[in-house]
Amino acid sequence: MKQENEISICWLRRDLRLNDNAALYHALKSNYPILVLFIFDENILSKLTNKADARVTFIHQALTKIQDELAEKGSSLLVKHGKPEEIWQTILKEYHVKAVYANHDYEPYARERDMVIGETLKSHSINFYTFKDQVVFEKDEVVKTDGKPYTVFTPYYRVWLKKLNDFYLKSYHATPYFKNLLSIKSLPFPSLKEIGFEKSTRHFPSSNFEVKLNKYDQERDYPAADATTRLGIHLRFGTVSIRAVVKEALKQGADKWLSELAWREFYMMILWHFPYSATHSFKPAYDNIIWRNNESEFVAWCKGETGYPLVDAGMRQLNATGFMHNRVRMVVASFLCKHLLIDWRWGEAYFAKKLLDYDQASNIGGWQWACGSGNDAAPYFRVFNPALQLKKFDPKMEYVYQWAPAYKLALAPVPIVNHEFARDRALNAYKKALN
Ligand SMILES: Cc1cc2nc3c(=O)[nH]c(=O)nc-3n(C[C@H](O)[C@H](O)[C@H](O)COP(=O)(O)OP(=O)(O)OC[C@H]3O[C@@H](n4cnc5c(N)ncnc54)[C@H](O)[C@@H]3O)c2cc1C
Repeated sequence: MKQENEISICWLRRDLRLNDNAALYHALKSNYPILVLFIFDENILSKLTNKADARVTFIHQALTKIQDELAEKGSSLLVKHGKPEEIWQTILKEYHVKAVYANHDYEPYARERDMVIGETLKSHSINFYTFKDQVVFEKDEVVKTDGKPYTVFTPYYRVWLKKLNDFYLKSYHATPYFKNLLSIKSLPFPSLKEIGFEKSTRHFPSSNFEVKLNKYDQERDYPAADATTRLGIHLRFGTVSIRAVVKEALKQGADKWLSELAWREFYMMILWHFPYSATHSFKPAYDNIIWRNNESEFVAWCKGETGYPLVDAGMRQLNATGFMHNRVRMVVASFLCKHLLIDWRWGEAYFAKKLLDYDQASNIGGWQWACGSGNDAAPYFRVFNPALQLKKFDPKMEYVYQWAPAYKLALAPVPIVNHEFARDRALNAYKKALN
């Protein structure tokens, strides 16, 4: 029999919104009052060295908004800080929990975490219901006819597109069910300071992506044009719904942009099926490359002091804003792996520290693509020429002058390495490893 104080919990993670949220929708339609939970995960936070990390501020702001929305509905967000295993033990003592609802999270750490929490809940006879929410098609939904995962994007995308229909894009309309939220006074909401962080002064891009779509196809490759949507951080933390975003892309006929959203799902699918690729080259032979790993050259790359204008502008944009244009990401990544022969994992880790839109699957996918070690990567002998890339994609040096003004004043650093020399050196090192 249902008792007075029995509740179910909807645990938010990378889905920081009340609207069109699969887990929350299903929770609200169940039999028990719903308490919405977020845990500031110490296992993740303790690895962030910058105490003013902008992503923590972004999450805190998104949660503040959710708290306000819940308060308007007579409920509250439960915000905890600690290691999820320990937090759940406390919650299970504090509340009479009947079921837990959450959305799938595909990264290796998240899979492990959910397995452990699932076991804990099971040992208390509590059901753990999980749902697809952050992608349109997840790990096993777009696969080859023999059930194996695609490792090449083009055939994957063909099937992804063919499968796309209203059923998969239907939004989870929770409004009629908000009355099933647990009626409760506002619970304590920790400040950033209380969880060991400071407020970042970074500017966060707006989630109004719609206006950017009509010129995306023509202008997306020009870093000075500011023609991409900057939706990455919102997709990362789920402050927008992927279903709503895809519907808008279809409505505007933004085909190229739609394919970029599919790349995101492709990389998530790859990381799910090939979790070793988080730390090892997808193509194992690439782990035979003897990297030079010169530390002072790595520092010069990080600071944007390589003497290559596009590389330096990109790194400076990243350091100043937490964003770097996609075309420039490809150029700086290729430069690090090939021109400097520095292990892609060093660059991947640096991006992970700095990018507002950092996403493990896309970042690893992007880095392994540039290095050549990835599943559907640039061939190893394709070595981007940073000078030609500059000529083609920033011909008036507008992007370079914005982020690396020294080039305008002819104060540019001397190139760290000669392009032709570096190209030959890279090709030799790659050939040696792959033969
Ligand atoms: C070395 C390297 C590292 C990268 N690291 C990340 C990362 O950590 N997180 C991340 O989201 N993207 C990453 N990307 C992909 C891409 O550069 C960014 O998604 C894009 O620049 C973000 O800008 P935007 O939000 O304006 O994207 P838009 O061009 O407006 O695209 C919309 C959304 O589609 C997705 N998307 C676009 N391009 C790609 C792509 N090539 N691969 C996967 N998803 C894509 C993103 O979610 C993006 O926000 C990386 C690419 C490279 C080459």
